[in-house]
Amino acid sequence: MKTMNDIKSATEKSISPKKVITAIKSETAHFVIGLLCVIFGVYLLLAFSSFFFTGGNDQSILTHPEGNELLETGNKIQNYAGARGAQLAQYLINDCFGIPAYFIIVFLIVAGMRLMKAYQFRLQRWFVGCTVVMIWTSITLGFAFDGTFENSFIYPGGLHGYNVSQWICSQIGTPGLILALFVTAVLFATLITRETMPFMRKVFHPTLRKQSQAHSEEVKAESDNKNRADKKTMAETSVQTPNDIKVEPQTNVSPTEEATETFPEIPMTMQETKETESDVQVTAQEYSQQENVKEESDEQDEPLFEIDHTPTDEVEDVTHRDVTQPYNPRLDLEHYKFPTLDLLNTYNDNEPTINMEEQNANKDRIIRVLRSFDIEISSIKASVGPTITLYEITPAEGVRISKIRNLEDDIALSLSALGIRIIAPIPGKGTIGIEVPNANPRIVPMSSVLASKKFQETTFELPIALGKTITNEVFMVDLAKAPHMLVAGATGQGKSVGLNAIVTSLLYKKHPSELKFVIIDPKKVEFAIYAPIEKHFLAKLPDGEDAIITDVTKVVQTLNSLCVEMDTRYDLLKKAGCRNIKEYNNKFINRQLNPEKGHRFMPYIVIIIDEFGDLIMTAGKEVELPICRIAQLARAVGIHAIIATQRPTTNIITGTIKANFPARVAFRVASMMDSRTILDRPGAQQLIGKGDMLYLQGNDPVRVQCAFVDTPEVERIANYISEQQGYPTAFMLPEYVDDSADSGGAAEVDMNRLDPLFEDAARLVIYHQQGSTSLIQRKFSIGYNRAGRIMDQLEHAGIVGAANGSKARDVLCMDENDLEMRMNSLKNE
Ligand SMILES: Nc1ncnc2c1ncn2[C@@H]1O[C@H](COP(=O)(O)OP(=O)(O)OP(=O)(O)O)[C@@H](O)[C@H]1O
Repeated sequence: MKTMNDIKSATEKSISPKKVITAIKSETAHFVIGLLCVIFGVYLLLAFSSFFFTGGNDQSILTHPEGNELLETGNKIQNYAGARGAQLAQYLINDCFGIPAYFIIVFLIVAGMRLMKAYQFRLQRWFVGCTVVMIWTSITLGFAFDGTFENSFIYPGGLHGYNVSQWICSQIGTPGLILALFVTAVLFATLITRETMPFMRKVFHPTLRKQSQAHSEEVKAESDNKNRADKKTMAETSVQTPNDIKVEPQTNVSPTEEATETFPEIPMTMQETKETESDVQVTAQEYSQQENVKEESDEQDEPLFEIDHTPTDEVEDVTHRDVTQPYNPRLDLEHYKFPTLDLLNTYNDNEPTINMEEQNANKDRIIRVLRSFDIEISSIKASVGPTITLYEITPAEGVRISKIRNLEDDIALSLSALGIRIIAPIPGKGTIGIEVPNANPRIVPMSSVLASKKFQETTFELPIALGKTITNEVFMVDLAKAPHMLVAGATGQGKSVGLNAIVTSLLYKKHPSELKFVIIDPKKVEFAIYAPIEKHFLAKLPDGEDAIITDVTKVVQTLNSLCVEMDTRYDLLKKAGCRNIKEYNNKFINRQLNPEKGHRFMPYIVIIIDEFGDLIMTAGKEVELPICRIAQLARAVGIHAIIATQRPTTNIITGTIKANFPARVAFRVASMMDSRTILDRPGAQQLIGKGDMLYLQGNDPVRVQCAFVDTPEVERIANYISEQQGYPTAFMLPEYVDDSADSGGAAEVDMNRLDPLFEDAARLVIYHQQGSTSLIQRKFSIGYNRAGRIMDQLEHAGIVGAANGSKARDVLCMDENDLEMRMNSLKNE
């Protein structure tokens, strides 16, 4: 007979054995230390409590022991915790903090529980909280009981409390001390709970208190009524519930004009939201209890509690946290430090230096060539970029731009330098641009773009600093808006450096909780440098060995799995009534979405596919179809694709791909045809290589010198990140099972090949009395398809009822005995 622990362990199956062994090593140590803390805490509790009864007797022995009396077996110490316990109690209570020394015990037990992973307390908060309260109470008691100090064997505030209160009194007098104690108490309460401010307002303004009470009752009554009515459907209407409740108080509140004027509404609303949220939780519990009411067993609550609250790894369970505070996605890795700029190379010749000789020579040549075509110019202006100079020419009156446009190729030929590009006219201006490569091109270091104010202060969701424009401005794009990017260029022209610049920009701006990369690298070498950041920034298939995907079959599986993830995200967005990931995450952060109902904070996912051409050649449609699906739909759910190829041919960059990848980056290509394939226009064949690129989004391409980031720099960044605490595993993509290779459909359920998780899933739905596929999916970290198949098998076995639209299925099995009987009959069939 399996137990609840089996169900717990099932959720952890996705962790590989090697990792489990390493995890257990440190986990065991934590557990033992935690246990010792708890035991020591209990021992102190015994010693302290006994001290109140036996302290008087023990005190004289402790202060004047006869020789080694305390070490002897026959000492007269009466404390239940023996001589050492009596000493500890005497020291911590009387010599230190008085009765508030009990907070030491509280902290020991809390720390022990946290180390044992029994509860996910936030230790720092508890430490500060216990220390502050202990010191404050000690001083208060020391002050309040200073009269009884001489006459009792217990010093309620301890020597600390007595001495400190006496000293403060001597400095600022008794009223000063009372005020100081009051102020510190209010300050502390304000810091730890938001309710202090509205509470204090109510203290100062009694009218508001009455209104607020009446209002709370009203809201509670409303909420109770609603919950009673919704009880049956609650499991599937999670998203509506918090929303509905959040709106209701506003429509029901009818504060007097005076109150509305005197107090801002925000604190009121916050308080109301919190009340209703806790109502939701109570009702959810009530719901499962009432479903189990036939069993009339209180014990049934325990397994329910155990399943829900078992953290599968070091990552804290969001449901455990203080729901009055906004959810902080960064909390799991709250000490994560973003890579620093000193990890990047700096180059001395950063500042542009203008070679006047070169500029004048170029100017003369341009004027001469144009004259030879009978084109007079009225002015010429040069903008010197890192690798290219743009000469902006204003034609003399009467010269038609169309004439110049027609002569474009001839002029380029006459200037005959490599990399000349003529822009006639410059969009939005009546001028002509001629781009001429500099004799001494300068590198644009990655450090210079990342250190720029523009990048540092950007508000882009997924900022990518690609390099610098011809006018030396940092060129940035928001991948979230792009939303998918095609990078192409002949071999050796800077594509890999460009992709590294993209990844580096994102690593400098995003926390591991906010972004995951799926890296597909058929060449197997280019992206291996990112392997160390697997547990921070990479996503992979549950059974994937390496997070950097190099094998074509795995590529197909991964892309399909991303489609499943995309569909799941769409479902969640729909349930939450949100249009895009940003709105959804904001709602989740503000705790308007219930994690118990499958909602979760969604990191952005950036898919990077290098050598896309090779993939299409080997896997064709199998790769193209999911890519196009993702490219068509995934923008709203925060999944963005960047595909790179050195073969910009039409059989690789097909019409569908082009239609769905609006942002295009072209490095130098071999022919005008290639340029047309990527950008729908010529130009990329005239680039000079080494990171010289055209970026197209919309109408006109922008010439950019790509920022240069070298492999050792990327290695340093990856190491810097990997040395910090990460998640236990890479971000797990949903499992993808090829439906075409599978029977599928409830009618064809094969009960002879029950899913290995069948029994555990049965137990899960029975405990929750809720036949929900997403519950199974979530608890066992499996894909939606597999969870759906398990649900079909459960239906076939008569454990759950038939599908019920969007609502959870009815659970037909009442308890474990019932399930056991059904399992036996299944085995005998
Ligand atoms: N932005 C840049 N600034 C300066 N030099 C660059 C830049 N990008 C690339 N280079 C130079 O060009 C070389 C080739 O670049 P990279 O490896 O990115 O080419 P690639 O197009 O990815 O080639 P392949 O397709 O063979 O991988 C680099 O080693 C570097 O010397």
